[in-house]
Amino acid sequence: MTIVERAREAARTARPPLVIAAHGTRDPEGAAAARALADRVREALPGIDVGLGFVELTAPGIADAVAAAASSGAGRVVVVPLMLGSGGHVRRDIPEAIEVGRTRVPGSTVAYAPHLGPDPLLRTLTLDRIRAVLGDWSAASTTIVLVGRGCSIAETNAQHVALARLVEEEGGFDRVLPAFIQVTGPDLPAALDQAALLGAKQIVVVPNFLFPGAMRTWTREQTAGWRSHHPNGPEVRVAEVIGPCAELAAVVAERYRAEARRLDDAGSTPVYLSGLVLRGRDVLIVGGGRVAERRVMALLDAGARVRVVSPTLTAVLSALELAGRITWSARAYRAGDVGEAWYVLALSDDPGVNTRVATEAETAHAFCVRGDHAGGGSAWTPATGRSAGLLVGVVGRREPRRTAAVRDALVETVRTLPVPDPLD
Ligand SMILES: C[C@@]1(CC(=O)O)c2cc3[nH]c(cc4nc(cc5[nH]c(cc(n2)[C@H]1CCC(=O)O)[C@@](C)(CC(=O)O)[C@@H]5CCC(=O)O)C(CC(=O)O)=C4CCC(=O)O)c(CCC(=O)O)c3CC(=O)O
Ligand SMILES: NC(=O)C1=CN([C@@H]2O[C@H](COP(=O)(O)OP(=O)(O)OC[C@H]3O[C@@H](n4cnc5c(N)ncnc54)[C@H](O)[C@@H]3O)[C@@H](O)[C@H]2O)C=CC1
Repeated sequence: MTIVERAREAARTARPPLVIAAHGTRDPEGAAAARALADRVREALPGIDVGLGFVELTAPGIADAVAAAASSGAGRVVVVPLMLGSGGHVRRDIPEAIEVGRTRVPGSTVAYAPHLGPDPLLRTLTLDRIRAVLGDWSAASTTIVLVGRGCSIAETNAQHVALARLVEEEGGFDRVLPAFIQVTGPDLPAALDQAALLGAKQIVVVPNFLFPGAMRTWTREQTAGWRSHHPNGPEVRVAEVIGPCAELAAVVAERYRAEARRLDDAGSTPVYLSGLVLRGRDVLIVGGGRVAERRVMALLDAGARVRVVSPTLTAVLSALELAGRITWSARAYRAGDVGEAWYVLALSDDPGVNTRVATEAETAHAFCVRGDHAGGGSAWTPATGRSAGLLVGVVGRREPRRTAAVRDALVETVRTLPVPDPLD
């Protein structure tokens, strides 16, 4: 390999650059917060080129940021939207801008991560932000008004209402009322009215926004306005926005890693779909948990002799063991367990154990599925189903839920095709 070829190869296999797609704001404090967050993400992802692009109001735009990253990163880019909800920016504006940037660098691939909102770590942060202003108030005697942006997409507003419910149950508050700054209701004054009517004495208004900007300003102004009209009403405190904290950076870094793995696999792990004849052959499963339970029946249906090595078994696996359909070694995996197995599933919840199992299987030339890290194994489990006497299998791109959904659709389609099963 020449030096140039080697450099090209290194660029191709290097981790792709990240572009953080933020909203943009006229508030200089908000723009500075987005930059501070990007710095924290750089700390969390050493060696990764981290760029920042904005939907509006702040430069550079997302298309420019994506094009720049694609030219420096050998045509592979991960975009993580710095957005809590899945409104119009996440569904439309950012994908359109990505496409504009991507087509400027022919042949490039962009992986686009989901929005941040559902991550449980962000809910923990919300509880922390509330606790920071509670002071001597107890959670049980405090009403929270959780303020979101409001959107023309009902599903996005419903996610905010669901978040309010989760914060209520997880934080043990008297109640959590959702409110919206724009587009939909209840607006913030209406939610404060509602809290007062329900007898609230202490209210914390929580702006559920990432950074300082118009949304935070409006939340503060509307709260102050409401209080001046209700001088004898409940006491009201306003919590801070999320800000460029390490936890938010960790969520962005996690989203990046998931998409980067997907890009790796989609590009470099083509698989061959085979129908293994396992009748009477030894198959080893290491780990007796949920995933092992989901996979064991298909192996037994194929007539495999299934051996499970695991300190624990789920109830279903235990019943199969009692019925003599599988054999069980009730202990941790040990070197040598692969033995004569033709096919191995490394499904423990310990990545170190799964690595050792996969390495032993590799040496023994037995194909091995790794449940925790597809790239570390030598086989993938297809999503399968039976239809019209046929076995239908789908292997995807490490998007198991999508793969399973496609399988469901195929099973249904095959069932209704005009090629009847002659045995029916
Ligand atoms: C690559 C592959 C290799 C292999 O394991 O064989 C793989 C890998 C991984 N899966 C992960 C997570 C989940 N996988 C499922 C479900 C299924 N996974 C299946 C197959 C495959 N999964 C292989 C081909 C995939 C493809 O073709 O796209 C299905 C289709 C078939 C089956 O299991 O029978 C089955 C559908 C079941 C059905 O019929 O409905 C669920 C849902 C659940 O468990 O309820 C989750 C929880 C998260 C979520 O919901 O997204 C993780 C992260 C683990 C972690 O976080 O540590 C990895 C590791 C990685 O990607 O590196
Ligand atoms: N590929 C896939 O479809 C999915 C993969 N996963 C991954 O697979 C792993 C297993 O997931 P679950 O089955 O849900 O976990 P689980 O917690 O239900 O089961 C883990 C099993 O591993 C066993 N185990 C632990 N240490 C062991 C050792 N040293 N030797 C042998 N067995 C050992 C445990 O006793 C338990 O039976 C998870 O860590 C996750 O990374 C999770 C969901 C889906």
